[in-house]
Amino acid sequence: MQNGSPKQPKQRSLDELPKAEELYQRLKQGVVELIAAHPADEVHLVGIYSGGAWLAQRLKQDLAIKTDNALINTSLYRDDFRKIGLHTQKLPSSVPFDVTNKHLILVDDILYTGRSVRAAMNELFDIGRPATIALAVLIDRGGRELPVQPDVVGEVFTLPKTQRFVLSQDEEHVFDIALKEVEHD
Ligand SMILES: O=c1cc[nH]c(=O)[nH]1
Repeated sequence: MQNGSPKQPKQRSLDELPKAEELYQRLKQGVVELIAAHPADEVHLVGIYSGGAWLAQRLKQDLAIKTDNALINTSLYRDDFRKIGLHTQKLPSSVPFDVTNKHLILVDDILYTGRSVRAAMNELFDIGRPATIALAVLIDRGGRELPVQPDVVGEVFTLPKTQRFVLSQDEEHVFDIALKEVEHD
């Protein structure tokens, strides 16, 4: 049990930012180990739209993964979707295989409150019963509101509520991370 309200991490500056491609290499190494724990044809990557789906797509290509990826758009499954709105969410979920008895690796760019991960797992369990689900994220930024922890993480880099990471990808699928100042509730 913690006493009092948790202290907010200090404001971060642009020159402290981790390099997205270095984090991606660490994420990739961790995902290789997760995949090796199961028969390759029973493992699927599940990218959380949008940053997680980009990462999952690049992992599939770089690791020559033969099984299909799934894409989960968590907007309708999030408990706070009325607050965050639907405007940033475009593609519908797509799960082109039977998830039952499969080993799923959920991939996301930024792990924050844990609500997107919970929403993604709810959606997956609505359509079947996976054998296992692991979680691989590029950055864990702290600020958890649910008991969710990653199995693989590129880096733990805490941010205050007034800042967000924004992942982008260029035409060559190379990742970059920017910082955005936000108002928090
Ligand atoms: O910092 C954050 C937190 C959640 N999602 C993001 O894309 N960035």
